[in-house]
Order: sequence, then C-alpha cells, then structure tokens
Amino acid sequence: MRRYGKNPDEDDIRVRPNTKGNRPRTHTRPKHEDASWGMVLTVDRGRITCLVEDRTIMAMKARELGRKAAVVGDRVALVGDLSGKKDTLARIVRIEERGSVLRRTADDDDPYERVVVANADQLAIVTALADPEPRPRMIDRCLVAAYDGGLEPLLVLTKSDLASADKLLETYRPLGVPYVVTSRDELYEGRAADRVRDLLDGRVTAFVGHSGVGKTTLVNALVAQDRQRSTGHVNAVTGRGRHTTVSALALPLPEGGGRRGGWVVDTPGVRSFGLHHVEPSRVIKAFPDLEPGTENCPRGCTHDEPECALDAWVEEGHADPARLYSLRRLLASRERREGD
Ligand SMILES: Nc1nc2c(ncn2[C@@H]2O[C@H](COP(=O)(O)OP(=O)(O)OP(=O)(O)O)[C@@H](O)[C@H]2O)c(=O)[nH]1
Ligand SMILES: [Zn+2]
Repeated sequence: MRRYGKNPDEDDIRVRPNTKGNRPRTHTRPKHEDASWGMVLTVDRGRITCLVEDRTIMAMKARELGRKAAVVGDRVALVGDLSGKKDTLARIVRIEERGSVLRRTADDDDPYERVVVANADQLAIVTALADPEPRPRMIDRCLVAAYDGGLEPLLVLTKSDLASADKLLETYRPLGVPYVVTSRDELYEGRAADRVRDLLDGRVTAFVGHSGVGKTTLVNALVAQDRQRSTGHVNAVTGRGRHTTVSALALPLPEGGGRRGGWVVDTPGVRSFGLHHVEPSRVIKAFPDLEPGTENCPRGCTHDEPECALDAWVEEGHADPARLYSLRRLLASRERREGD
C-alpha cells in the first residue's frame, strides 16, 4: 500500500516528479524563466553536483537563495553554464518544494538538525542480523523518521548466514513494513542485489545503517561498478578526489532488462535522526487503522496516557492490539537515550 510519496509509475525517474508543474512561481524573477531543472546528486562544501538531463554539472547556490540549503535529491532550477565541461559552474536559483525529507540529528560538529535527503520515496534501513547485533530501538527511530518525513520504510536485513531473521521479523510484523533478507552467498551470486533491486525499481531510496552492517557491500552490489562511491580514487560522479567530508550521494540504479532504474542515496555518517519535531499525528498517518480512533483523544494526546482513546478503540475490536503496541513503541523511541 502506498501511503506517502508520489506516483511510483513516473516515466522518467531521473527527473524527479514535479507536483507543482514546471512553471516558475509567480514571484520568481522573469530572468530565470529559462532555467533548467536538475536533481542534486551530492553536496560537498558548497559545491553542488547536479544531474541535468544526462549531464553531471557543478553548481553553486545563487545568492538570492539566502540560507536555504540544497540537499541530495532536491529538484533545483539552474542557470549559467550547464555544459558540464570541466571548470564550469552553474547557479541554482530555485529549490522545488520537497515531497519528503529525511532529517538527521544535530551532532557535536553541527548543532542544527538538518535535512540530509530530499524527495526520497523510500528509506532502506540496513540492519545486520549479527555482527553487529541488531538494535531494534535504532530501527524504531529510523521508522519514525521515515513516517514523519513522508518516506516509506523498507527493512534490509543482512548477514542471514550468521543469524536467523525470525525474531526481528516477528517484532516488525504488526507494522507491515516490507523487508528483504540477504546473506553472504546470495550477495556473491548476485541474487541478493536482484531481490533488493526489485524493491527499489523506479524509486529514490535513501540507505541508512550503522557501521559494519554491510551497507557499502550492498550498495556496491546494486549500482554499476563505474558509479560506485570511490574510496580513494577520483569519484565517478563528482570527478573529485578523496576527502574527509562524507556527504550523502545519489547513485543511479541500472536500467534495462525490464527495470526502470531508480536511485540509491547512500548516507554515510548519518548515525541518528532528528526526531525532535516529530508530531505524533504525522506518525499515526502511517496507521490508518488506528488514526480514526484518536478522534476521542484529549487535545494534544501523547497516545501514551490513561485518557488516550486508542485503548478503547482496540478493545472495541477496531484494530489489532499489536498495532497499538507497535505505535506506542515507535512514539516512545523519540526520547533519546544513551547510545541512540
Ligand atoms: N557474513 C556476512 N558478512 C557480510 C555480509 N555483508 C557484508 N558482510 C561483511 O560485513 C563487513 C562490513 O561490511 P561493509 O559493507 O563494509 O559495512 P558498512 O555497513 O558499509 O560499514 P562501514 O563501511 O563501516 O560504514 C564486511 O567485512 C563485509 O564483507 C553478509 O551478508 N554476511
Ligand atoms: Zn491518544
């Protein structure tokens, strides 16, 4: 079931679906009427790599954008040199309204919660079944970030050669989150990538996961070799060398053979999500069976208080108690704890 995002059957996945239409807005200065639309592939210290038609070009924010930042997945209007030739630089004059947002938490280096990926349809939460041990609380926080930001979650459970997925799947069954389980042998034989691609086809999927879960191994199996994130050589997408900034990076999935492609957005260094501004009402939208039951809740109900109407709703048989339990667990995961 598709509760969020846009029509997955868009013809051209390289140009993000544009719900507002391609017409510039009325307050836009006429001189930018001839701007071209592109998609942001990565951002590195103010240098914004964009895809315009089939060209990869470098751009900077125009001054008129002010403090507004362009992030990976943004649809942007560009002017200037769009040839993509070496040492050319275009200017981003507009950022399209975002269809979804994935926010990371503030950290020591940066006190602000920021959008790290825009317009992703899906959030792939990569978790190893062992080595390292799965962290359900972390998964819950990812799910909340996805529901809140308008992304559909997808569980990617790796290393099933080391441990069974049964227990974890049991925990998440009431949520009905789609999942895929992969193992080392399947990875080597290419079957794992095929099965994961089935779930990514024609869509933009942000990948998150803790260090060591096998995210890089999987992402590299999914995208063509010449498009993989570089680890020391010149980057195939940005043309730049290795550096310490690890920005999110959009990598195209191969098309053809019945596949429409799509994008993997790798998000290295994103350790946790900004759940500070999460509204329970937005999370509950992902629970259409429970949402009508909140009608009799007291105003501003946290849905975890004695007056919450959801208990009665479930007792009356309108929804499965396991669903309410899962919803409450997700809402509780918003509270930060040591190790989150
Ligand atoms: N047994 C087993 N090992 C795997 C599997 N997938 C990946 N690995 C191994 O797990 C280790 C971590 O994989 P990476 O792909 O580097 O993990 P990552 O999540 O990208 O971690 P960072 O690179 O630290 O961000 C590597 O030694 C992989 O070979 C799997 O399905 N089974
Ligand atoms: Zn309530």
